[in-house]
Amino acid sequence: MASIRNRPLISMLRTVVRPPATCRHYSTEKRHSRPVFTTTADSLKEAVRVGKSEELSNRQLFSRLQPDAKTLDALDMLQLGTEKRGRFERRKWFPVQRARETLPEIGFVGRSNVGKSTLVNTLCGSSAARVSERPGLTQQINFYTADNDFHLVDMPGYGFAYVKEEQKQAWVPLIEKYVRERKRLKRVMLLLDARHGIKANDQEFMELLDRTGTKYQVVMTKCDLVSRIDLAKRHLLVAQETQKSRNCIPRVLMVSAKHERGLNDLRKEILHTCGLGKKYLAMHKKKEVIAKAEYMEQLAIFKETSRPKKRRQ
Ligand SMILES: Nc1nc2c(ncn2[C@@H]2O[C@H](COP(=O)(O)OP(=O)(O)OP(=O)(O)O)[C@@H](O)[C@H]2O)c(=O)[nH]1
Ligand SMILES: [Mg+2]
Repeated sequence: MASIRNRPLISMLRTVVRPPATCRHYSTEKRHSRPVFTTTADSLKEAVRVGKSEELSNRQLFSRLQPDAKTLDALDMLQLGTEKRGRFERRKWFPVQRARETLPEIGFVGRSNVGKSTLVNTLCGSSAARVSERPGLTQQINFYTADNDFHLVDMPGYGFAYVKEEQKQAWVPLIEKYVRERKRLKRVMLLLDARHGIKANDQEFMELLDRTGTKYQVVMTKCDLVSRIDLAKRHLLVAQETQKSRNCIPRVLMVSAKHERGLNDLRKEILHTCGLGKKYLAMHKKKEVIAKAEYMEQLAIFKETSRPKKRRQ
């Protein structure tokens, strides 16, 4: 069942879980259709407070949204958004090590191509998980042992993918079975593309997580591809759309795996969830203080360089 591949710098556990022969096939019909989530359009109308008679498209409503100053400050601190930011350096957030069978697990799910494998790689400072521009590359449940203390679990995505329909159909029950039955699964990180927010299949998956009583947290990925202001608006909407869910952790995280931004918050959440908060926070406190000082320094440089130049008379 489990095979260990030796790579020059890391050793990695890659366990493949196959769908059971008798598994149910995924149906798009709404099961137990208790409406838990508001739609994006509803949330937008609620947030923008437009009159009932006004007919506006989602895009128009989105442009009218007013993000709060706190989120914008947080984005400045994290240096997220398409605006030019300082240099970024590669860090090893969790070294990937020898595997142990009894470790807690953190699952990464989301639509195909949302950046699950990239995020696992970035957190582990490795290139163990295969990444592609084409949706549908990850087709099995892969376990990566981080720091010898917990597993990061990379899963196939749902939604559009360049694979055969039958093959894609088998992934959802596979993920569903894993989420439903796995005792060591401590939390699911539900990844959303910051450019698109919550789509219909994300909502279906959230309903499944609610039904199975699985705790999950939303992480917005690819935050380097959206402007700071749109990111703050998207964050507001996603937080609003998920607040009615019983099992969703209210804090919506924002990351860029490409530019290694926002990963510290994600790392902290993962460690606390696995009950490793104290041990690691003591170890990484010094690193964090240094990282914060670096951020502040880079932010000051960014503000200095992005100040509008005075026109010559
Ligand atoms: N700009 C940017 N691109 C990213 C980021 N994270 C991932 N990508 C790109 O998104 C594409 C998909 O990444 P994957 O990690 O393979 O996505 P996945 O969710 O694992 O996809 P499947 O395995 O098909 O479900 C790749 O081309 C990545 O380089 C990010 O933070 N910023
Ligand atoms: Mg993948």
